[in-house]
Amino acid sequence: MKNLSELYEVVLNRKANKVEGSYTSYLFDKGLDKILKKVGEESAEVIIAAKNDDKSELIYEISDLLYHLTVLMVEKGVDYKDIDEELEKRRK
Ligand SMILES: N=c1c2ncn([C@@H]3O[C@H](COP(=O)(O)OP(=O)(O)OP(=O)(O)O)[C@@H](O)[C@H]3O)c2ncn1[C@@H]1O[C@H](COP(=O)(O)O)[C@@H](O)[C@H]1O
Repeated sequence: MKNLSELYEVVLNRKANKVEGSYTSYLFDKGLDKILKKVGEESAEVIIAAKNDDKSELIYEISDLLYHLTVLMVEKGVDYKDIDEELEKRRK
């Protein structure tokens, strides 16, 4: 997805160059445990939104989760090409 690839590049840049006032820089400063905590929290919020049957809330929470997953991917050196390749292998 184009937006996710572009988001990945911005997040990668934040990892390489700390930016004052950047939430992404703040997450990288805090480190892996903080990033994992956010992924856990945002996952729970996706579940709650899905149960509430509010599509716009669900879209908002999925976007939050995808952003935090992207931060995790950059932190761990995984990129969207890796994910594309894995999904491609699963295609029937
Ligand atoms: N997509 C996002 C995005 N989604 C969510 N968030 C931030 O994620 C945070 C989640 O909110 P929470 O209430 O859960 O967390 P909090 O209370 O603010 O802080 P903590 O719990 O983490 O201490 C908010 O501050 C949101 O602004 C994001 N921050 C940045 N981006 C993208 O990242 C790019 C770079 O942003 P900066 O790093 O801030 O420059 C931006 O241009 C956006 O494209």
